[in-house]
Amino acid sequence: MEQLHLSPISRVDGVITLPGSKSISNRALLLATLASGSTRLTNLLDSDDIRHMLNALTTLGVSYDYDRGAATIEVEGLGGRLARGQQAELYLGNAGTAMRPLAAALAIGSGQFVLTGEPRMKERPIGHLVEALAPLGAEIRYLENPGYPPLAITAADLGGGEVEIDGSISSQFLTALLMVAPLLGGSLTIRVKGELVSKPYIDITLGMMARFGVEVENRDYQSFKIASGQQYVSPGDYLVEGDASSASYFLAAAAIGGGTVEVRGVGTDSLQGDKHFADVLAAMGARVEWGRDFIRCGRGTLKGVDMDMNAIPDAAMTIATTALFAEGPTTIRNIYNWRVKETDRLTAMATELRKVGALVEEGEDYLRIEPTPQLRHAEIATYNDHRIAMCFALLAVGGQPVTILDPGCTAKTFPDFFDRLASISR
Ligand SMILES: O=C(O)C1=C[C@@H](OP(=O)(O)O)[C@@H](O)[C@H](O)C1
Ligand SMILES: C=C(OP(=O)(O)O)C(=O)O
Repeated sequence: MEQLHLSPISRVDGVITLPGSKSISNRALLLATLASGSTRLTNLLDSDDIRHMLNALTTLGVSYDYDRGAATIEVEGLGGRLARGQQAELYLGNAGTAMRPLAAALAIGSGQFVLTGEPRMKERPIGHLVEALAPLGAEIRYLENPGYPPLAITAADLGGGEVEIDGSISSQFLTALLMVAPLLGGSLTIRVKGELVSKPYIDITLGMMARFGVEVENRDYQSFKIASGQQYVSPGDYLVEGDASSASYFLAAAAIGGGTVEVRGVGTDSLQGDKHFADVLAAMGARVEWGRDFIRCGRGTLKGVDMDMNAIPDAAMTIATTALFAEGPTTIRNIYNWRVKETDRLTAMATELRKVGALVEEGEDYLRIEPTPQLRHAEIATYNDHRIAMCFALLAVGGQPVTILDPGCTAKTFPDFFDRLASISR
């Protein structure tokens, strides 16, 4: 297995222009496909998760003109439902943002489809989405284990109505349902059961649907109504914001390592909830400055925090390694769904943090990290989880050499992460 040895980095300084947001790139590709007119997306992320969405769209006959070098794509909108009367098998890797929305988009169209992915995708639940689509008349079968991909979808144009969806495991199910709602035969009311997790991702969905011309009535995230007669219309040009989750590694590097780092592409104007990662760093003692389109961070004397991080599940992993350089313990709460992401992130993070010497308590839905003055070198297993590879790189910034196993796993969302980190390392 490949490994990357990171020597201590004495200081970070500089500017990072962020790659496009994964969440926004995959939503934008689907919305541009469903809209009338063609859409030019700029700053599209180039990573595995986006490639899986693009491959699926190609298989489904969607036309686009992709200039990979320029991170720009022009998508020919269908002006309505995807894939009428086709048969196709789609391989979606481990991209939740492709699997969940495409399952919904295909279930409400017409044709026969198989949706599958890598082994971990087959362990990531999708039952709540399937259960929500069933009352509308969607026929979806589980090909291996009940509640999990691969799925066989036999689609027959669906009408609207009222559905319930369980929001307690992943917000992506609700996102999927919201995005396809305007394509149903009638209006749709969605009631959310259970506590809705990862809520800010729903704001990304609603904000982007609005940009493509569809309004959703949001009753306090407990129910949503999408009136019939609305259609997605291309906004013409759409600039994909920088990825706020990817920004977290560089902002934390500055907080830990000294110097000043500015990330460009996210700021106060951002749609992404993960921009609030910078507020957590500020609460820990880092110096943070905001602009509409940038966040700048500098070192502070860091202290541990005890916070509910349900709203920033991805960036919260960066807090877990930042906590190693703070004074006092840090507790990251309400993160049960870390267990159903790229790996069981609660167990994986606890295991790897212990390897470097931290005292860690792994709860059912929380992690408590007690830093140690005596960090030690470790080979960090990454479990095919890009975020574990990226957040453990922060050890080097804190002066502790570290070896990252399978560093190539960052390709899911950030293929050149380690080069970008090197570019600000002094
Ligand atoms: O909608 C999205 O773009 C995402 C939602 C979150 O997932 P959950 O809603 O499953 O927590 C997040 O972790 C994921 O990386 C992207
Ligand atoms: C949870 C993640 O990915 P996915 O979109 O596959 O859910 C992630 O990127 O951290």
